[in-house]
Amino acid sequence: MSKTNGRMILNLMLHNAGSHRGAWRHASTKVEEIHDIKHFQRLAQKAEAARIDSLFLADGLSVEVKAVQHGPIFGFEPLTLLSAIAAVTENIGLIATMSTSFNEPYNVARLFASLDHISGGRAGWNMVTTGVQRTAHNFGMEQLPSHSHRYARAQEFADVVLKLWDSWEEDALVQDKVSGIYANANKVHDIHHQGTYFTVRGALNIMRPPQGRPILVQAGASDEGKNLAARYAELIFTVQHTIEEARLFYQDVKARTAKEGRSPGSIKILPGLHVIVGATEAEAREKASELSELGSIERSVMSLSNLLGIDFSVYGLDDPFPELPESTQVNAYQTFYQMVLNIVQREQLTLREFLTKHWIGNGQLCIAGTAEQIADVMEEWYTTGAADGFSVMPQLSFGGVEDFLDLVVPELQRRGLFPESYTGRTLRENLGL
Ligand SMILES: Cc1cc2nc3c(=O)[nH]c(=O)nc-3n(C[C@H](O)[C@H](O)[C@H](O)COP(=O)(O)O)c2cc1C
Repeated sequence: MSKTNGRMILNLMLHNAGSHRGAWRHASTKVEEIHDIKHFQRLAQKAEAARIDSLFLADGLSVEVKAVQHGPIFGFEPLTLLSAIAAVTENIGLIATMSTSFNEPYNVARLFASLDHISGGRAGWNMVTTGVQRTAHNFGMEQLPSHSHRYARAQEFADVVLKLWDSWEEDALVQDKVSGIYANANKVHDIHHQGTYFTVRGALNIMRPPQGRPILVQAGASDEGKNLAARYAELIFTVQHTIEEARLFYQDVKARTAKEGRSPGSIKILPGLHVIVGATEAEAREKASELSELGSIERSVMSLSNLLGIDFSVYGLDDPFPELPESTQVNAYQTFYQMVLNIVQREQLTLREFLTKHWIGNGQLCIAGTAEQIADVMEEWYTTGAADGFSVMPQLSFGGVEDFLDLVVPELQRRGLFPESYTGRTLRENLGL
């Protein structure tokens, strides 16, 4: 192992039925249970038994009505769901996505401070800027604010949230029945923030979170996204299609982090990894091909259109992939846009070929194989400067999560890449941050 900073981080994405869009139709999926809190609690407990670092919930604040026929959408609000999971777990980290474009920092600081208290110091906030135009219509806006506006707001948003968490000093809570002093008013401070986007007087209305600051997570790899990460993030959920691209991204973000005056080790980079595990390679391939029969190509076109901000339904599925402009002109997800651009510049594909070959996991790394084969890829990415760990997305929740936990995690442990027990009390301690 060439890494000296210890061990890999494993962040498990929770999905209703699985990360594959056809997973809800698979024979193993108990579709009547995918919105049952017990389903999520069971997965969380299994993940904790396998010593996974954290659970992660993505989120969206709008729904495309014509997409609902093709499968489950985001369901429960992430902090609500993670609070219910916190009640039945003790060690595993709990990371929720919450948008900086459609919330207020005071609410967000309070929500994550609450989850941190409820879970005994296990909360993390994935601060996303949101790139879907439709979302603006749910918040009284005609247009999604521009990419640069959203990122400028996100910077100030994060700044205010941090100030609010810090507004209670560590020893502000006294709770002395004899003197009658509950909290020391000299140690709780109004923040008097006055900026471009926010004016916030307050101290926070809840005492300092157990972690001090819940873990900050970022997803979005445009120039502005990387700068936001370099300044604030401790984990990055990123989408990388090849090891070469992942290494470049890794070096770039670590260098930007150092430029911000932070240690490069203080930011951990976790590429998304979609997995299907089989006892044999043939079995894994068989499952992958079953799933690909169950996915809907119309749904894939919708997801590509949403993430790139371009309507692909007007193009023929068997025509060559349409010409794309430069990614910096895109107001949607520049990360996904750039990745698609890289793929279609490398390979001559029709839209249908692109969608079936590369869009299963929205262009993220996908592996169907045995535990050893999957661990080989993870080890290579981890030991050669492409990743500090992974955001793992089993393509099937029913059975598929267990396969990863029961087969791949022990293989990583055998190789000394992943620890066997939690050593810290909080997520921050367990991550070594
Ligand atoms: C891997 C990944 C996961 C993301 N997850 C979410 C999410 O769950 N919810 C959301 O609103 N935005 C999500 N985003 C969007 C980003 O926060 C950001 O708004 C978007 O990618 C545009 O920024 P970019 O141009 O830097 O990519 C995600 C982005 C990436 C790359």
